[in-house]
Amino acid sequence: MSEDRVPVLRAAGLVKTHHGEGAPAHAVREVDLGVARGEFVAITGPSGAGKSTLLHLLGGLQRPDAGSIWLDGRCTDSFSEARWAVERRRSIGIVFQFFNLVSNLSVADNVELPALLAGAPPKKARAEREALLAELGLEGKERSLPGELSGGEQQRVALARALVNHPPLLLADEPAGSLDSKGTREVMRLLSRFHGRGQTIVLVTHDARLASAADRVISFFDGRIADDASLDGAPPRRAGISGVLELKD
Ligand SMILES: Nc1ncnc2c1ncn2[C@@H]1O[C@H](COP(=O)(O)OP(=O)(O)OP(=O)(O)O)[C@@H](O)[C@H]1O
Repeated sequence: MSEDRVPVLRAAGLVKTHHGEGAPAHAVREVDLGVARGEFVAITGPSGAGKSTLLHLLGGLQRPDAGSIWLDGRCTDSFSEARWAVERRRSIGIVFQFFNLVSNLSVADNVELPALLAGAPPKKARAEREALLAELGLEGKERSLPGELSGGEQQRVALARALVNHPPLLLADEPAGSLDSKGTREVMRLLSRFHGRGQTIVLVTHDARLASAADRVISFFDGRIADDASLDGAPPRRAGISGVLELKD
């Protein structure tokens, strides 16, 4: 199979049950999923449907009880925690609702850190950081601490950090969930821009309007895929970001 036809991400038979204080929560039940290179997939559904759990499984942040995940055709079944950490540095960028920036590191250091940890020479890490922060409109903020920035700015820093190693896959878990509608539009515009350049994106959101920025929308309900535009023969939907841009402040 040519490299372009190998899915960036494939999951088969994924199962995850959380055991907390109460009854077990069957968050992900027998989920199969393939994401092609360059796709922008939104996973949407009600609170508690299992969306975040699924994304955490796909990024190796949690382990499935059953099922397998392949990254670029490589089976991750035998990956150790350390190996997953390496993958998250090199092949998977992740952005979260609450940014998860290192609060006592400057913006510049937050963005450069994953590049340095992945073995990039400091000069290259710096050049990548400068290019990304410029692209994301954050020049002049390099020396700031995350706490000195607005929510929207912090999420742009988190996006720069996630993309600094040019990962083939970007996972985004409610990246606009703690932002106002201006910040939301900004994040979605940026995701659309990177997708336009070929970035593969899997976005989890409970907001159907945000999901409309993606070209494939998967509805998740009660731990299962209830609907997937690509499964019923519909051509990939390319709704653009019009739905997002219509959001009012
Ligand atoms: N660490 C955990 N321990 C126990 N139960 C959990 C844990 N994480 C999630 N759950 C439960 O698993 C189910 C799925 O949660 P999950 O966060 O994946 O859903 P979600 O669709 O992302 O919801 P939301 O949109 O509210 O973030 C819920 O019933 C939740 O309470």
